[in-house]
Amino acid sequence: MALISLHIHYYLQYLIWFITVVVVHSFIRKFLKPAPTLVSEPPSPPALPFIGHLHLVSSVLPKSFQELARVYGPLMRIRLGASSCLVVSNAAVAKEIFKTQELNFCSRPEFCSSEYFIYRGSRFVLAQYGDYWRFMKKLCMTRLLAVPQLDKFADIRDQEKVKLVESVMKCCRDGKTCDLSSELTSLTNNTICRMVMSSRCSGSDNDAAEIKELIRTCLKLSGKISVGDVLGPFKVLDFSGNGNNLKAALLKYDRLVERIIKEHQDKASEGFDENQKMDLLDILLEVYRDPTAEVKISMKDIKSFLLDIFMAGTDTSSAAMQWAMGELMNKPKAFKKLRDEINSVVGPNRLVKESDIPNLPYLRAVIRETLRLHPSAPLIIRECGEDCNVNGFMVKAKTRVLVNVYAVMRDPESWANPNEFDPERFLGGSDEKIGEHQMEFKGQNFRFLPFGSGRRGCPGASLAMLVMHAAVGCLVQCFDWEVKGGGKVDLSPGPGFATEMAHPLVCYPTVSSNPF
Ligand code: HEM
Repeated sequence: MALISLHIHYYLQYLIWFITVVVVHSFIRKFLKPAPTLVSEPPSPPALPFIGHLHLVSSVLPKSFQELARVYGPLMRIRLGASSCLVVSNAAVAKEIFKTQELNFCSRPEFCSSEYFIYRGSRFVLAQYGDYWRFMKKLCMTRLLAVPQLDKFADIRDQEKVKLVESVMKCCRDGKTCDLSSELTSLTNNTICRMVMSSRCSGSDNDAAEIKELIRTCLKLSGKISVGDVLGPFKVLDFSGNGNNLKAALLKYDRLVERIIKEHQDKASEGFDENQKMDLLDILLEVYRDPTAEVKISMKDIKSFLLDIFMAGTDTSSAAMQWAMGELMNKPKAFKKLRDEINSVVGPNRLVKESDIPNLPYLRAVIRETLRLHPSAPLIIRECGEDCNVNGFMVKAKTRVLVNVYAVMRDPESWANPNEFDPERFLGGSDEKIGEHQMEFKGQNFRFLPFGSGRRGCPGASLAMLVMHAAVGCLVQCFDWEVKGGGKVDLSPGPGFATEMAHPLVCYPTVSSNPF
């Protein structure tokens, strides 16, 4: 009996020890193990092996991302084949990227197409945030694209605008259709060519036309090659041959620019007289020769910078003007309101001038509303510098971030009737007015971001705004427009990263007023 009670005693003692160990162990596990990571990665749609989310997106990427964001939120992870990124889709998260954590998101990632760029390492648009980028950006903002330099070339912009109106008048006289896509790309290309390298003054009238063709080719091919990012390591195989074609176009550009640089150097060696205007290339060459410059730029840097200005500046402004005209043609009330404003401010005897812009509030509202609905660069690309936390989620260094400004500027949380073309929302009496200060289009209001924001924001915004207001103003002032085949303009967006129109804007103009 005594033996049995001893066994029970040992058994109970063992049980107590066992329970104590289990309780202490679970206590230690609960309170002493490292705290679980409170931040997880941003949400993501279910992915398929290899292709990731490719099956969920259409060819119009900004629109597809906008639709996915309705389900997965304003910060989501997307993987297209081997290429992955985060997509930002509302103003609050855009503000975190562009302002609160600006310095951590000030670089851009390289693309597949970079491998074929003969100026790799010199590209300003894709440069990492560092000394070279800072130096060039300062040069842009204080000299190359600063207001005093833009003022010096007001006459060039005026002449190119007159050429545009004359060319459309010729279509009217000949009873021909007018391809506004082509007319407006010629306007932006000629304007930039003349401001950058005085192309018409160099003795060879074909330079601007040749550059226009080369830039078109480079834009088209680099867009196609960037799609190759989805192939991961297989992209080097260049199945389509686009990579080699891009290289060939760039080499052609290189030879052309080399000659123009030589002409500029010869001109500089004779010295500039007081009245002579320095174009952008003259200024770059002056910086190149300056032994005291903070950063020594090379000839490769100059050629690459000019290419970036052409690639970033021509099709963007031209596409936005086409959208403005397309929207106005489909909205006769808005068209008439703008025509009436121009007639009362400018009158019938001269064309709209850049100096009229401050007196044409409806014109300004039309351009802003166009950029809201149809941003020329709808997916702004940045790269994360160091691991961080965005909107409560973990973001790793080197992650690509696409700010989908197309979605931000059509977000129903920020805009009433977001898909409607309604310039009135930018006028004085509107509740939605977002400020008349110039900064409004330079991205200090995070629901209106057509030119990006902060240090990395578009340095060509002021130039683009001058060109677009004057040209659209003249096209409305002087012509009535009808769509080829009658009916309405097809406002479907085209495929890819940019939002160009799916179809070229070809229409029949008739002269309504001739101020010449
Ligand atoms: C309607 C016309 C235009 C639109 C909508 C537009 C839009 C943009 C956007 C969204 C960015 C990226 C900004 C960011 O990352 O925050 C950008 C960058 C840039 N744009 Fe524009 N742009 C236009 C016209 C121009 C023009 C006319 C030029 C030059 C003449 C230009 C030169 C550049 C350059 C060089 C960059 C790169 C800046 C950098 O990486 O620091 N753009 N643009």
